[in-house]
Amino acid sequence: MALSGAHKDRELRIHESLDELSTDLADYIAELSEASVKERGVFAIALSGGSLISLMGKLCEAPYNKTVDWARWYVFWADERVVAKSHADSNYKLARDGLLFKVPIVPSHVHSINDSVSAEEAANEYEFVIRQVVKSRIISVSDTSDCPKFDLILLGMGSDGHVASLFPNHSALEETDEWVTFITDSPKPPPERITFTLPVINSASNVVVVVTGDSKAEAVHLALDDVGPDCPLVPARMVQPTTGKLVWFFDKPAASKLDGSQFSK
Ligand SMILES: O=C1O[C@H](COP(=O)(O)O)[C@@H](O)[C@H](O)[C@H]1O
Repeated sequence: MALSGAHKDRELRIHESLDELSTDLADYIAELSEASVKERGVFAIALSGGSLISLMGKLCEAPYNKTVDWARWYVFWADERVVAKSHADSNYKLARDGLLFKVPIVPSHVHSINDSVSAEEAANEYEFVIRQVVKSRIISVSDTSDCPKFDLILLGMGSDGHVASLFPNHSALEETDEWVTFITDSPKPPPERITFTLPVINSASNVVVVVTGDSKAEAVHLALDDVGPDCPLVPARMVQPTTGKLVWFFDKPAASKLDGSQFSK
């Protein structure tokens, strides 16, 4: 790893290459899975879409494909595009083709949205599904709110600073009553999406944000550095787990505009 630093309840890991990042990410997810299975017997993980899935690809290779206890994984999505599961824009399809089909995850443990209803219905149904899984204790409950406490929520970040499908200046950022909400006006296509709300993201035991590429460097700076109140508030800055651990994984271009004073070699 090129640089790492812990600052303000978060850890930042900056990697020399995408290959190094992918290995570190696979190691970290495997460690969290092992710890959670040891403690609770299960691992409740929420995925995102985008570049994250290919960066998780090493989990499908040795040693992880054999050492991870895949049968104990319960898989959810932090956000999903309201399109058919066979559509190229589907986050489910991306994860299915890039990860879930390549490892022995139990199909009934994979909880994707209903793709044949409206965005609003899909969000309501998905929240209902999560509530049932919480009742069965496969997902824990937060100690500080009524929210589900996922063992791990994995997020990417767009160059506008969006995480999951929480976009800058969107009213969905203020949603505190629902666990899952919907939008029909996403600035990034496709327009109809469902997304975990901030209280759910911030109730997780672990949140990982994975960001690569220089097009995201400015948003990384706005999300993490001590910028003034006149700077735009990017959604990624609002990812602040209440008691859970937050780790950011970067390649060097994505971290190139970060204030370097918080790192050590
Ligand atoms: O639209 C989305 O974008 C973000 C970021 O994607 P990336 O390809 O720039 O990494 C992703 O995390 C989110 O799940 C997805 O729906």
